[in-house]
Amino acid sequence: MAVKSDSSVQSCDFVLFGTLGDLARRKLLPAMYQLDKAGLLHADTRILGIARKGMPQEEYVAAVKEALSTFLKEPLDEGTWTDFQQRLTFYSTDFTDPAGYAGLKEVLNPNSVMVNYFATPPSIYGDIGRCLQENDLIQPNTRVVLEKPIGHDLASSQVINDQVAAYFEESQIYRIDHYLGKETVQNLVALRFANSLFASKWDNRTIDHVQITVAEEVGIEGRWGYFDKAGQMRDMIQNHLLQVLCLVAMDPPVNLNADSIRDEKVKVLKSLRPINQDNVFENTVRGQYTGGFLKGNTVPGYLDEEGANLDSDTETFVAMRVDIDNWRWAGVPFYLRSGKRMPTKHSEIVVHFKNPPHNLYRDHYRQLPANKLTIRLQPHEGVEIQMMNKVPGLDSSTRLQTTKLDLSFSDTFKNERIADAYERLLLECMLGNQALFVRRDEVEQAWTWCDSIINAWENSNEPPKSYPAGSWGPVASVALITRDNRAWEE
Ligand SMILES: NC(=O)C1=CN([C@@H]2O[C@H](COP(=O)(O)OP(=O)(O)OC[C@H]3O[C@@H](n4cnc5c(N)ncnc54)[C@H](OP(=O)(O)O)[C@@H]3O)[C@@H](O)[C@H]2O)C=CC1
Ligand SMILES: O=C1O[C@H](COP(=O)(O)O)[C@@H](O)[C@H](O)[C@H]1O
Repeated sequence: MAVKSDSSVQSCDFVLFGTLGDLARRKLLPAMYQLDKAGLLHADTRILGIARKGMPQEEYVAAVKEALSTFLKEPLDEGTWTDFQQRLTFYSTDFTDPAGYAGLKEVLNPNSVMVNYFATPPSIYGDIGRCLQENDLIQPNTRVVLEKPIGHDLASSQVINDQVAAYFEESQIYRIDHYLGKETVQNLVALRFANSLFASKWDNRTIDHVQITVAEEVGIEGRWGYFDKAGQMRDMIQNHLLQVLCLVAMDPPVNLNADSIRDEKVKVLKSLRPINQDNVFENTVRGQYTGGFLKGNTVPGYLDEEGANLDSDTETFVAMRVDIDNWRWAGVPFYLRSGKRMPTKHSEIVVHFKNPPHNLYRDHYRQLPANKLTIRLQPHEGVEIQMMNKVPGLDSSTRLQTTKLDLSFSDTFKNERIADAYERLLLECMLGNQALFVRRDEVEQAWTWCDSIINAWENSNEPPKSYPAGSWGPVASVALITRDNRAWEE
């Protein structure tokens, strides 16, 4: 296996708090393994797995191997594993006990960048920071990665951010939104700013409206305790969908540096038209799934999921019309939709362009179908443009047909593997690049906007509308867009 010792790949002590937890096993350890397999870890990079439960080193190594065998989408490569296991060190302590960190310093390499990944409940982020500081483990090149959700609302996110800021500078803090690590989400920036075709046609003069759909086939996967307190608004819209919306709507950044991009995203978030109790039902629909059919199988309703409360009003679906009050987007609605137990896993952005100013074909077509740019985020990653073409033939010069330019990533980049989002994000963090991580003011601005909607829902006492599992959401979500003489992409 080739290990790059290129100066851009720094040696790193990757300290994984919560190494036996679900996120670490499912995503983080497989991502580190893939980076190793691709030769993207420095020869001296090590993984220090920390957990409350004590166990001998061999048992930990076996547990990591079991996690990789379970969660990698391909068979474990024995050569990579032989090298990867050499990087593993296990350390046990209660994360809130400073005395427990005493032996950690001896294990760390003073020449390596220290990346602390907090794969733990956010309630102990501050405790971990304090324990690291009391043990003199925070240096200028120490970094910390925080998982979402950062809080439950603006006030609680400020508490968490303040607790972490007591020990780390903003330049040391990497807040994860795994959508920013997806290949297709990054490609959005390239598509917009590396192609003059789109760069010059990206505003209210050319675009009619934008749809962003993130449909999930899964339900809540045994996570009732977490999900019922969150709901789809906090779980998906506050972070992933608003981040995607920002990348679609932002002005060109001065350059690709982290703060240049983040400055532009914050401007979009500040321009979102507030939704409150005066306009919440005009602009949003919340739903909750009942029992239904998915891919030929019956699936339970939300209230029949394992651990459920009978009377929960938590939403598992949200559709909304979002207006961006700025020069570029005045009059261009963004329709957002995200739900669990939809018919299929399917995430895409569809940009609907305006019709040409004058219809030369009006004798044959009362209205020409508009051009559409579809960016498929997952699965079947790719980009598609719908346009009108003349049907070849001598019989008529006015017979037109809707056609598609379809660029499928898997067909076009046949030999390239599409990396998991966490691989990209862990690599960027080790390289010290914050561009794909969320700055504090972004998180707080997103909460400010979402809190107003959540409060309006709570004050109305109106329950979410039901939809059968395996459908595209409540009927009211269709009404939300047809009222504007538009329709959801199906
Ligand atoms: N799982 C996922 O797919 C995702 C998770 N997240 C976020 O990532 C974080 C971790 O989630 P997840 O892995 O699912 O949670 P888990 O509960 O599976 O893992 C958390 C780990 O932290 C350990 N831990 C908690 N408190 C302490 C302590 N005081 N001392 C030592 N160890 C402690 C737990 O150990 P013990 O078992 O001994 O209590 C457990 O192993 C959460 O913030 C979650 O919201 C975000 C997106 C997706
Ligand atoms: O953060 C989360 O994301 C997943 C969806 O992620 P994807 O990469 O599979 O699209 C969602 O299921 C989960 O509830 C949420 O916490």
